[in-house]
Formats: sequence, structure tokens, C-alpha cells
Amino acid sequence: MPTRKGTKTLESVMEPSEFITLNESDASDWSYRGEGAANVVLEYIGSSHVFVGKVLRVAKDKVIPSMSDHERRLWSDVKEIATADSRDVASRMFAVHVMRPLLGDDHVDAGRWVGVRREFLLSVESNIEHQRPPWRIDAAKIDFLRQNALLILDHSVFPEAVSERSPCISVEIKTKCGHLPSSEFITKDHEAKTRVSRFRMHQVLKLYQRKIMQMSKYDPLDIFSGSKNTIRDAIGALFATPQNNFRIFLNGSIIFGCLGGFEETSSTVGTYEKFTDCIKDIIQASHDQRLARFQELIAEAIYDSGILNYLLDVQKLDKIDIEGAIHAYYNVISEPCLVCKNLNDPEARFKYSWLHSLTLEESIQIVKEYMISTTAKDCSLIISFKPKRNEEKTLKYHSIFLESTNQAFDYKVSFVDLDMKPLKNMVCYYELDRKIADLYSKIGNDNKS
Ligand SMILES: O=P(O)(O)O[C@@H]1[C@@H](OP(=O)(O)O)[C@H](OP(=O)(O)O)[C@H](O)[C@H](OP(=O)(O)O)[C@H]1OP(=O)(O)O
Ligand SMILES: Nc1ncnc2c1ncn2[C@@H]1O[C@H](COP(=O)(O)OP(=O)(O)OP(=O)(O)O)[C@@H](O)[C@H]1O
Ligand SMILES: [Zn+2]
Repeated sequence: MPTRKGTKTLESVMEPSEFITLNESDASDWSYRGEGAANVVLEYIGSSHVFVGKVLRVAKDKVIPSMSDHERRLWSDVKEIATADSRDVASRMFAVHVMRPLLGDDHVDAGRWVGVRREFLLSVESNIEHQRPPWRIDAAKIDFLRQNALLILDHSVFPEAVSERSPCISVEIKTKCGHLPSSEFITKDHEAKTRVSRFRMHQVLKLYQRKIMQMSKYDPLDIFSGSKNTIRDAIGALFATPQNNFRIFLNGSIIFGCLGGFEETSSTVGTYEKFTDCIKDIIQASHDQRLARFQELIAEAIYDSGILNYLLDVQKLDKIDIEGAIHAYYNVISEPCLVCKNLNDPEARFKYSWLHSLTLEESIQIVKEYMISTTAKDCSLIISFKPKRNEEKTLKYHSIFLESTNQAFDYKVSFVDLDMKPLKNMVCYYELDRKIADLYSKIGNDNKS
């Protein structure tokens, strides 16, 4: 059983609730839900009411820089971040105090810390190893030295669905960046950035590096278009090439897409068949119409909720593109600008000198907004649906009516992965951007096939 203790811990400093620690014997209650580059996420399968309907987000042993003085200065107007003991605490405070107000309280769960013993983590790691994608195992394992993990609402289920025995289907979308930059600081050689989405340009590099086997058919500009039909096209493209942008869960178990990353198969036909069977209790339509009706439901919910408008506004805080923001970054860290140092073009030098004449406060604002937008470009959206029972009225969730099947659904929308990115990533962002844009200008194509 999890133990409770009254000692002064990370949790008791931050929240006046009892602190729970998970021991080795608790490990069998947690199974693999998924993972990204930085965390493994576990689903609770035991019976303790404290954990039912929750997931546990456990950090991997990636080298994460500790909070620098520049970073504390950057976030000095958010004291919970500026004074945080560690990057983990700062990152959670960022989600709570920066991202949640921007994306809506209803859509972001702050979670709470629980203690995790080394034996718990070791046991979990060995239990889930067979479910993790091999390339993720090679990249990183669970960080056994961590003493805390984040307990968050499981957004792929409705809390009451378990007792009501009603089915719940949830769709996870990592939308990526949904607008084109128009900054005057983008160099002429990189003009493609102003007409092709970053996602599609990045696909060309990923294909070149053999990180993917085929270009995704998805384009973020479509899902953010505000047009119901175009949103539907985007959903169709995500079904065709889900990569790490799209997953579907039925009652918390994955039924489409891949956990923890992506595998590619030459044919998705078998997958569609299986998937269509899985949703027969959710979508009342003939076998050959069911998938199309479900895609319609997702598009309808995205359109109806307006949720991507909020997300887009936050992504657009990247006002001058990394090609402008990188200069403000060097102002913030008070170091000579390595970009300007290597510039031969006097006109470009002149253009960027304006950025170097900004005050520290102005530079901080640019970089801060850039960092916020980066989180908004990388987070995922989970939309969960449950069919309404006859005449059922709930104020807790949004409602939607799918005319083509004559069905009403409750749905809710949540964001996951709202972590703060380390300030020094700015240099990597600049370099990756240049790599993507340079390759695209050499060999790029924007065919959607
Ligand atoms: O730089 P990007 O656009 O490739 O995004 C990275 C993601 O790659 P992808 O979406 O596959 O292209 C990448 O995702 P994957 O590991 O490829 O699934 C991470 O989300 C990474 O974030 P972090 O460094 O773990 O905080 C993401 O890095 P950030 O740029 O958000 O820091
Ligand atoms: N609260 C949640 N409810 C349900 N599923 C979740 C939740 N949080 C995370 N997940 C699942 O776990 C996966 C990995 O989580 P997350 O994106 O937080 O990992 P990460 O390592 O921080 O990602 P990144 O690669 O962006 O750094 C998600 O893609 C999602 O499928
Ligand atoms: Zn510069």
C-alpha cells in the first residue's frame, strides 16, 4: 500500500495535502500508457480511490539543465517559477501559472506530486519494458534517482464512466505549429517558411534522415483552418499517417496509432478494419460508414469547441520567429551574439543590430513569449467522447449532436505536456530551424503524398 508521511517534502511545501509515497509493492498497480521524449506515463489499474482515473508521469534520465540565473530572471514576474527548487517544480509551475490561464482552467490539470521509491521505479521499469518501443528504450530509461512523479487526471476516460459502464473514446492530437511566420527577420534563403508549414518542412528533413519512411499527409494549417471541411481533411490525413501526432484510446486502451512513438506499416487497411470494429458500440452506423462518421465527430468537436483558436493564439506569441528571437536570447544571456558574429552581409547585420539595441526588458519579453509558444506548438490535445444516454443532461461537459448518426455525445478537451522548455534550447531551435529551411530550399517539395 502507498505510505503517507508528514515530513516536510516537496509536496507539503507546495500544497497542504498529505504526501503519498509509492513503494515496490505498488508497482504492479501501474501499467504502461505511453511516453514521449522526456517522460513515461503509467495508467493506474489498481483499486485505490486516490489513484483510480489517474495517470502517473515519471521522468526519464535525460540530462536536464538545472535552472540557470538567466532563466530565473526571465520568469521573475512569476515568483513560483523564479524561486522554484528544481526544474521539475518550475516546469509544473509554468504549466499552472503560465499555460493554464492562457489555455483555460478547464482544459489543464495541474496534477500533484507523489513520492516514488527507487524500488518502485525499478520494478515499474522491468514490468513495462516489453511494451516500450525499442528506440525509446535505447534513448532513455526511467530516472531511478527521482523521488517524485506527477499524478494527473487520466484525460482519456471520464471519471464516472467506470461505474456507469459507459464506453469512452478519446483522441489524442499533437497538432504542432498551426500558422506561418511572417517575420521581417527571416532570411531570403528561408522564404519557404512563409508559405509552407514548419511541420511539412520538417517532414522533408525527417525523411532525409530516415527518421520516417514516408511524408505525413497531415498539415497543421488544415486543422487550424477554422473550416469544418478542412478540419475533416486534416483528421483523414492523421488517420492515414498518424506518426506521433495521432492516437485513439477506447476506455483508456489504445486502438489506433502507436504508444510511445510510431511504427510505420505499408498498409493501413487492416488497421482501419480492426478500428472500425472497435468503435461499433460508440458510432451507430454501418461498417463502411462508421469511420467517416467518427472522423466527422472529431472535426465537429474541434470546430464546436473553438479550442484550437486558443491554442493558435498562444502559438502566435512567437511573433518574430526564431530568426529574430535568437538575437534577443543573446541579449538576455548577456553574451556576444553568435549569429551576428558569423554574418557577412552588412544589410543583415544592420537589420539585426536593431534587435541588439532593445532593452533587457524588451528582450526578455520576446524570449519569454517565444518559450511559451514553443510549449504550445509541442503539447497534445486529448478530446474524449461518451455517448449520451436518453434525455441525459449534463452541465459538466460540452454536448454535441452528430446528425448523420442521430447521436448525442458528451465531450471534454484537455491539454497534456505543457512543460517549460529550457532557455538554452533557443540555440538548438535556431540550429534545427536553419537545418530544416536550408534542406527544404535545396530539395524541398510540398506534395501532400
Ligand atoms: O523540435 P520539434 O518540433 O521536432 O519537437 C520535438 C518533438 O519532435 P516531433 O514533434 O516529433 O518533431 C519531440 O517529440 P518526439 O520525441 O519526436 O516524439 C519532443 O516532443 C520534443 O520536446 P522535448 O525536447 O522532449 O521537450 C520537441 O522539441 P521542442 O522543439 O518542443 O523542444
Ligand atoms: N493526463 C493524461 N491522460 C491520459 N494520457 C496521458 C496523460 N498525460 C500523458 N498521457 C499519454 O502519455 C503520452 C506521453 O506523455 P507526455 O506527452 O506528457 O510525454 P513527454 O515525454 O513529456 O512528451 P514529449 O515528447 O513532448 O517531451 C501522451 O502522448 C499521452 O498518450
Ligand atoms: Zn545577433
